[in-house]
Amino acid sequence: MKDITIRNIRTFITAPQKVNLVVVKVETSEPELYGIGCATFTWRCKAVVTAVEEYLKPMLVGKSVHNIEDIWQSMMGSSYWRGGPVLNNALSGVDEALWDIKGKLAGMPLYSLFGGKCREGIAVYRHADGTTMDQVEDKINEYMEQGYRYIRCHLGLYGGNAGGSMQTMIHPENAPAGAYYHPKTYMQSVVKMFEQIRRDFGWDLEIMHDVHERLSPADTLNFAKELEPYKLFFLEDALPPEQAGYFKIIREQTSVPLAMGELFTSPAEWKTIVQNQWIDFMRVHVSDIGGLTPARKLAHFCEAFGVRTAFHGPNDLSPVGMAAQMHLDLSCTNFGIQEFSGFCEAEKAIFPGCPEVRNGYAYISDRPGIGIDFDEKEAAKYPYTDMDFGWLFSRLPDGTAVRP
Ligand SMILES: O=C(O)[C@@H](O)[C@H](O)[C@H](O)CO
Ligand SMILES: [Mg+2]
Repeated sequence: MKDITIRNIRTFITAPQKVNLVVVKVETSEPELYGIGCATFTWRCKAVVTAVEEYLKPMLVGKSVHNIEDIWQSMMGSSYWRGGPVLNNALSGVDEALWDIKGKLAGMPLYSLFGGKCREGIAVYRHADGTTMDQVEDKINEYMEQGYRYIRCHLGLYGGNAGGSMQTMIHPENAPAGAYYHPKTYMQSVVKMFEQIRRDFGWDLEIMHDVHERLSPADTLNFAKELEPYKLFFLEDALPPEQAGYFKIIREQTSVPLAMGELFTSPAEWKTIVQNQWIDFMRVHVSDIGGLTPARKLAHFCEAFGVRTAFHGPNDLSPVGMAAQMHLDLSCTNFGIQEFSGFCEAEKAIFPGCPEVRNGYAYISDRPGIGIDFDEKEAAKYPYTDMDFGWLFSRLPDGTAVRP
């Protein structure tokens, strides 16, 4: 096998939807051969760029592109204190680009290298939200008309209080600004929302809801029980990662299917809940755990315990990251569902070969590797943008900060 080495590693920030995306391009000793990967940690994107350019690039230039596992392990070990979303995203950018290169060298789309298709299309779910029930139901209708059958339903923002009972939110004097919510009002409003959705849309529609780590363990348990009659496809991120041990109690007391993990960054966080079968769906953000190399291992680990995948797919994930994980969606037998947030026209121009969705199923390009390209000139039209952190400052009525 001809040795091919890493000639250069470049990073890009582009914000076609006013959300900073980070893309890594690995160029090789073969003039036309390169790979691209997703390193998007939107809220700390400049730190990721520094990690790639100042730390990974100097240690990787000149290394063979062939040994992805060894490169991944070396990158992970090279900081001694390892992991976390900044460093994992830096690894992911390089890792996915190396898989892209491997696919191009093999002349195969990655799903084929990973063992081939388990299904022809990837079922996706969409997010329907609004501040009134009419708005939520209009969105559900719109998605259903487009052929979607899985819809995550939300009244108000995360922890939103819209439409709930009249729990007055009284703050102490001098309470700081923030995204205030009232857990009880929130829970009541969601239960009422699903009651109405089942009445108006029947029982064929698959529905889910994202708690977004906003409830205490005891509240979550009550909430899950109250949602049982509405037959959710899953309840998402019911607890923050730090409280994941409490899934044992939820699992033992309710029948609601549980999805967890968009904030996970390390096997230490998922090992116990998977091997004890406390959850049903694993929904990590693939670049936040370090890319395709660890995601393949995680998916196979989950398979052994009957846990299905539901990888994170928000708009703070680049199309290359979405396409990369869709190769796993196609080739893992324990695929469950894929979150999908749509692509805007600018994204499609920057990333030629974006996955396409028809009738609620996503299809990826059959070209070798990840099958998606990156147009640097188009990307440069949408430079780094300052983003609003406001929605992350969640507070309880008395002003206490809630860490999602
Ligand atoms: O599951 C989701 O899509 C959300 O939890 C988003 O990831 C979050 O709002 C940040 O993008
Ligand atoms: Mg979520």
